[in-house]
Amino acid sequence: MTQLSAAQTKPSDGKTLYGGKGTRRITVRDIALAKERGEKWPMLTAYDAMTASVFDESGIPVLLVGDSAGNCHLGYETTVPVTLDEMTMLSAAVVRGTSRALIVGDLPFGSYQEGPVQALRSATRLVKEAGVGAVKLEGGERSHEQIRLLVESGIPVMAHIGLTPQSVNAMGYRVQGRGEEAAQQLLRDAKSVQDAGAFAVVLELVPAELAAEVTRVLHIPTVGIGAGPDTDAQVLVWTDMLGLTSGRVPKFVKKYAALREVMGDAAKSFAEDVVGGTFPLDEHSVH
Ligand SMILES: Nc1nc(=O)c2c([nH]1)NC[C@@H]1CN(c3ccc(C(=O)N[C@@H](CCC(=O)O)C(=O)O)cc3)CN21
Ligand SMILES: CC(C)C(=O)C(=O)O
Ligand SMILES: [Mg+2]
Repeated sequence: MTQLSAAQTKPSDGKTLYGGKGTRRITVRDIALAKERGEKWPMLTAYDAMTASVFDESGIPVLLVGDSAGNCHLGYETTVPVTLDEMTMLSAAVVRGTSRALIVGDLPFGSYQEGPVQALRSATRLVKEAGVGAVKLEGGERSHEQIRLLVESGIPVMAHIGLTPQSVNAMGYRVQGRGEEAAQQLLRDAKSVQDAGAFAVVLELVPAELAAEVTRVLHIPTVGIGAGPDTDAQVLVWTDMLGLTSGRVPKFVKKYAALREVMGDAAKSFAEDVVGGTFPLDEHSVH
């Protein structure tokens, strides 16, 4: 289908993914229609109910309970140690904190690599115990059968190709799809997940020109992270984009706030008030 600009096709009833007035839960069907309209959309990660409620009230249509919770929420070095129990608990909290966003639960390392049956058992926990509307898993051709069984079983799947952080011990954190051979492999991976029935695909750390080509070739939406401006959607890790992550953040991150400084300054003000005896005042006391 030819891509039309959002301005040309934006429905007058405001049913756009971002800025839409609807309050019902967004579905994968809504996501598919956005690509037909040529509408770009934002996705953020969330790991807890409170943060998720802020993003939901801000109109972010899709929230990913990413296994980046490993390094951004749970204090691990990487996403590799994250368990399905942990993802289930965090996903349930994000579902409870939201009413409009589609919640996508990331399947952690080791919960789907054994094969389609293991993937279905794991995804079913996220759907039944946490209430997610979709799951995400890493891998293109190598995850084709897993995606196919989940989709056949009624669980929408977001795929994730390019840099797949659960494979950090094998591939490191390097740009993927550079050079003709790697670009052809990425295109095969993209088509493979689409053929398996994925409703969207994350493209992580791939050259912008290649991400644009994948976006043109596929009929399902692409969600870029470090993949240039031409993907259908963009995702960032929330602690990175709000300036809360400690230490290094990837260079594709844009920092929209400085929460680390805001929170640190507030903690110091509280401490100084307590030490100096200026908190609590009478107005904060009961008599
Ligand atoms: N805080 C955080 N942000 C993320 O975006 C993120 C996570 N954690 N954890 C899970 C994965 C891992 N991701 C990563 C991790 C490292 C790089 C990285 O080091 N990138 C280099 C570029 C490498 C290259 O040029 O080849 C960089 O400097 O950005 C990128 C994405 C993305 N995801
Ligand atoms: C970076 C996104 C796509 C992710 O998989 C995560 O946050 O775990
Ligand atoms: Mg992830």
